[in-house]
This record gives sequence, structure tokens and C-alpha cells, in this order.
Amino acid sequence: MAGRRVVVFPSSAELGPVLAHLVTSRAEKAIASHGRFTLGLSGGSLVSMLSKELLALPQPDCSKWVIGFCDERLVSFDDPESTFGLYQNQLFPKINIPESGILTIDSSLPVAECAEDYACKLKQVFPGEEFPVFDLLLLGMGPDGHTCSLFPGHPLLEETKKIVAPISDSPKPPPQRVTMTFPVVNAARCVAFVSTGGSKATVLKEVLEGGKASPYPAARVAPTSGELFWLIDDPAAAALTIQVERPGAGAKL
Ligand SMILES: O=C(O)[C@H](O)[C@@H](O)[C@H](O)[C@H](O)COP(=O)(O)O
Repeated sequence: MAGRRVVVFPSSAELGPVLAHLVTSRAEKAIASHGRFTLGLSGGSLVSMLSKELLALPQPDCSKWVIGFCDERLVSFDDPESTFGLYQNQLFPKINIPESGILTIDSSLPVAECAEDYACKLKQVFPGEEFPVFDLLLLGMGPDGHTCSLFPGHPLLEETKKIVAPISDSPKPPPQRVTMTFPVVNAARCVAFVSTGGSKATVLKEVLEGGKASPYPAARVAPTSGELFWLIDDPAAAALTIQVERPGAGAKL
């Protein structure tokens, strides 16, 4: 791992622009080095924060972006629970990303087939790679320490072969989902968690300070050779005793 950076902001208002800059700077770097930018998105509060902040920037050229989903709920795209549906409402039509650059699940399939179908789509985009190497994955963390749809104590935490796995007993509804597995998450060139709010403070302390024995899935995110950022706000950081970065206005990561 290139080293973990825990970066604390007073609130989402200061965090958001730094997140947007992280995305566009990693996009520029990736396109310059290998001609495209592969980005994995998560749901939750990230959707509105990222959409708002990216749209506030001078329009980035997204024609060479390829977007996938770190996890997705098995519901139709017009269901308010669909992560793709939320981004489709708030972001995608407003940036110049080609439709072919958005890798969606086929929610009409049964969950196991849906996971296989999504894995095939990823393999086509990352031919020849045992595990897809995304340029940037944006992750959230639930108050139970889950990330993607990888929940505490679930057998999927031990998955080492599949790149995408089905889950039909998600403790958080909706129960049927597909999720990237840890080998994919940890193969990424850069992973950034975005976690805000006081409800995260206790679990965040366990995840960041609990060492290797931590039972929380988010603590297992440790890119093999990529960067790892935790972008958090003061309420989420309230219980931390480790050293953190507190960037000033206009900071760039
Ligand atoms: O599929 C889901 O259930 C959500 O996407 C979930 O995994 C989310 O990423 C975390 O709960 C963090 O959400 P917040 O950032 O909104 O706290």
C-alpha cells in the first residue's frame, strides 16, 4: 500500500470540493498514462455530494471515463433504491460520459446471474487482468462498518476468486445486491472512503485504530500497491486519537 492518509475537514462543505478535485486529478493522471479513467462509485450520501461538487467544477472532459459500481442493489433503475438510478438523476446526463462508458447491472436477472453478468462486463473492460484494476474507487462506510455490500461476519468477506459476488441476505435492505469483492477493491490504484457524521465516530475509531484484528469490513480495505484516503468530517473524526491531516482551504490531494 502506498500509505493511508486520514484527512479531516470541518464539514462536508470543505470536504466536497477536495473530493471532486481528487476525482478530476486522478482522471487526468490516468488518461495521460493509459488513455482512460476507470472509476467505481458507491451509493449513500456520496451520490449527492459527488454530483453537486463535480457539476460545480468547469465541465471535465468525461469522454474517456468508464464508470462502474462498487456495489449495486438488485432493483429496477427507476426504483429510488437504485444507485445507478440516483446517479442517472443527478449526474450522468449532465456530464459528457458516453452511455457505453457506464457499466450497469442487469437487474432483470436473478441475483447470481446478475453478478456473473456484471463480472463479464468488468472482464471485457479489463481484459487479461485477474482482478480489474480501477484507477479510483469511491467507497462509503455504514455505521456497522460495512463497505460495498460486504457486511460484518458475512462469508463474502473471505471471497478470493470472484471479482463480483451476489448477496441475497444483505442485513441492510434491499436484501439482494451484487458487490465487488476485496481482491478487486484492494487491486485499485486509488481508493477513497468518504465518511461523514457523528454516527460514524465509534466505528471509525475501531476501523482506523483497531489494527488487523478489526472485525469491520472497511478495515480490510488496504490496496496492495495503491493509495488509500479516508476523507472524513469533524463529527466522524471525534473519537480518533491517531494523527490526521487537516488541510487548509483550497487543498488538493
Ligand atoms: O448500498 C448501500 O446500502 C449504501 O450505498 C451503503 O453501503 C453506503 O455506502 C454506506 O451506508 C454509507 O452511506 P452514507 O455515506 O450515506 O453514510
